[in-house]
Amino acid sequence: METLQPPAHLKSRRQKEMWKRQLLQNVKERQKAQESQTPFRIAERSLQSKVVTPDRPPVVDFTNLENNPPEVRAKIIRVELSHDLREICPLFGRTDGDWSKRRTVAYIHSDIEGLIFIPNPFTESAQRQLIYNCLQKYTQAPNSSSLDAHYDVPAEGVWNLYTKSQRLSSNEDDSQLLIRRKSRSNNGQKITESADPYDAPSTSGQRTKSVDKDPKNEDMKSELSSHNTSELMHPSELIRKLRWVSLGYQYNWSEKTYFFDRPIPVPEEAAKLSIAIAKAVEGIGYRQGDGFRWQNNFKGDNYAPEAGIVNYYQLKDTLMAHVDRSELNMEAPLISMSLGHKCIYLIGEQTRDTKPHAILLQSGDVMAMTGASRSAFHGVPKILDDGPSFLQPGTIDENIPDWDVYGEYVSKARINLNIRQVNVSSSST
Ligand SMILES: O=C(O)CCC(=O)C(=O)O
Ligand SMILES: [Fe+2]
Repeated sequence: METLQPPAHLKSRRQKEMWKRQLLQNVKERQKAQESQTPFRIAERSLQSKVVTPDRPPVVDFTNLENNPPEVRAKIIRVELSHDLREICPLFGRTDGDWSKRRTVAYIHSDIEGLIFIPNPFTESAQRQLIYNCLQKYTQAPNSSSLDAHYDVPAEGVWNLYTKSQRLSSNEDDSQLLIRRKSRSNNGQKITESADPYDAPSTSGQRTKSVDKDPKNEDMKSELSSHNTSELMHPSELIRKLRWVSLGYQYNWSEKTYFFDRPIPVPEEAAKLSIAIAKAVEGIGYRQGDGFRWQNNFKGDNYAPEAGIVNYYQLKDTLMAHVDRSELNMEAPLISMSLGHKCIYLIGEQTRDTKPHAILLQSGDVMAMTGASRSAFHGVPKILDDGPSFLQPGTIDENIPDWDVYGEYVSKARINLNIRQVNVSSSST
């Protein structure tokens, strides 16, 4: 293709550069305007809006089927897991009387190819344990987090500093717990070797940003652009700014790839949970007549959890439409677990050009993105201010004596833990 040349009347290099920059800017603006009109973007906006507009998709509720309007209910199909999750993995919690009622329940939706929904298979204490892991264990080195690009977070992680600070009485010295903000400027020059696109300069007061790099929105961006000096931050300020942690192979947000030269195992509990889920959803599909319209034929025994992301959402946070396509293996299911507050999750198809389906996710719910849904656009346009009482501070959990500090955090937040296989065959072979 012929590249456009600056018009002949532009003589100086500066003029030519400016012309090029303007051209690029126009292209970007046109792309953005087009994107803002896609059915996916329209659905996101309608779910975020306080007023209900006719383009708002109905929210599929797989937990309480009677909550669905008849036309939605008609599309929900009950399927059977091939294994009882609590039987094959004790990390879902102990098997009790209550469990026998719904041992192998899962659902699919006739219009969402490949997506398998398992309504909360966890006990209450298993959920608390997982939340504990996501906050206390997974926020430590060697896992990187969204804070690392901007703050010198010590190896023990922001959560541990935060809980230490909570334990101090008001007259005790907390200066050892403060976290240094990285210097943003170097003789007025912006630091360029950023680890992830959270470092992008602020362009507007918008909470969300373009999906092409890191689709997770960030407050830090606008806030950071107004500061140039390094300073000390209290962990209680930073804890609510934590947006993600990378597990296993660390993710390189700016290159949209993994750091393959740094193999770090996925934490054991997260790996075991995801393998059990991959096993349980094996063979599930959408039956039609004697055959299947689609079927998940991925062998759960071959599932190799190699990377994961923990997402931490405060009430106003959103996750813009994106496809997770950095994994070399797009056949293995992506396993996703929700904890804390409810959210509305959107899932479309291979482009943003079809109207997505909205799904209500509650604490403990599990999804396996298999087949076509593995490469579908999805996102989280809305966190609901509604979480379960068994996570509230004041709950007694004999395994987590300081649950109050976890309960306080998660009673205003949602956590998502998702696990992926990255390589085509297991890296351990
Ligand atoms: O929070 C969720 O449920 C989705 C997270 C997600 O899509 C991701 O981390 O890629
Ligand atoms: Fe995703």
